Amino acid sequence: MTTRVGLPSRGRLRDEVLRLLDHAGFTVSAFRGSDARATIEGVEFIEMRPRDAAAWLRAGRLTAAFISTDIALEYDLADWPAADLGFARSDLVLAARDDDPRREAADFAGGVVATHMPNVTERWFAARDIDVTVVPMGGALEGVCAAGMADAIVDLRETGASLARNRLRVVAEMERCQARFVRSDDSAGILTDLELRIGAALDARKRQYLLLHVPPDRLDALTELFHGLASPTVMPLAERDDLVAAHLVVERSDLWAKLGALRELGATGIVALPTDAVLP
Ligand SMILES: Nc1ncnc2c1ncn2[C@@H]1O[C@H](COP(=O)(O)OP(=O)(O)OP(=O)(O)O)[C@@H](O)[C@H]1O
Ligand SMILES: O=P(O)(O)OC[C@H]1O[C@H](OP(=O)(O)OP(=O)(O)O)[C@H](O)[C@@H]1O
Repeated sequence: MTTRVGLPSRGRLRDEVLRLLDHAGFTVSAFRGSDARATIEGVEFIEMRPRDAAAWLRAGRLTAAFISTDIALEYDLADWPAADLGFARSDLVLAARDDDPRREAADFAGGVVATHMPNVTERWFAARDIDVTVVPMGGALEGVCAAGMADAIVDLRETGASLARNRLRVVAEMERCQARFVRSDDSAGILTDLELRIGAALDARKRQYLLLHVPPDRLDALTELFHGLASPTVMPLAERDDLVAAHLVVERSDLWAKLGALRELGATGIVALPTDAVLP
């Protein structure tokens, strides 16, 4: 089978997935939107809704797809080989009207729950032995509780603004979600290059390349402060024996937290550069 990868044709995942592929050196200008196909470096990318990509992946007609945790769960792909991509983070929640006296999921036994994720919802309630009627929906969920049709909804929450606007309150947090690259079990080795490049690009986002000058007797203190990829590269400075140059790769978040400590150990000439690819 041709190596085919589902790419979001629109929606929340598309822009970030294209940014990631661009970062990983793929020519994203070839992507056109819905139903378009482009073969880049031996991989055929097909642009489609993430849900459709999940369905085709399940049917064995895609090798891999850029989807999300919630969609993977809905299409029973949660156990397939996958990489979390660290963006489009949200929570799948059970929510009800904010004036509803029912506080826990079990209080909704016998009720009606509307959702875009019927399989996940059925499984979640069944695992807790709570009997509810799940109504699958395609359109907006928020109004169905106010209209008195549903007792609760299962939807994604990012900022919580949609829930608040619709006077809904979270009853239970069901799943943490984010964008995810999922591939079929039998595709090991086929997508090595794509996976390697995505991994290196994701890793690079978390790290910085740090250059600084430090007294040679403070090098131990420096390596204690940062546990980089390996020990720092140390180079002499022309006509100076009181300082050496040290180069190391550090966690981006770590760098900002430790700038003060760097100064304290006598580091000067500190320069932090973004990394483009990191392969430990
Ligand atoms: N508000 C949000 N914040 C962060 N991530 C979100 C948010 N809404 C959705 N997502 C994530 O993005 C994924 C894709 O959402 P999107 O609405 O683009 O596709 P969809 O649900 O399949 O919609 P459609 O049915 O319109 O194609 C979701 O599965 C979810 O993981
Ligand atoms: O907690 P918030 O930051 O408000 O985000 C949550 C909302 O985002 C998603 O909808 P989206 O905005 O993609 O559009 P939709 O309502 O048309 O599905 C999701 O279905 C929620 O409604």
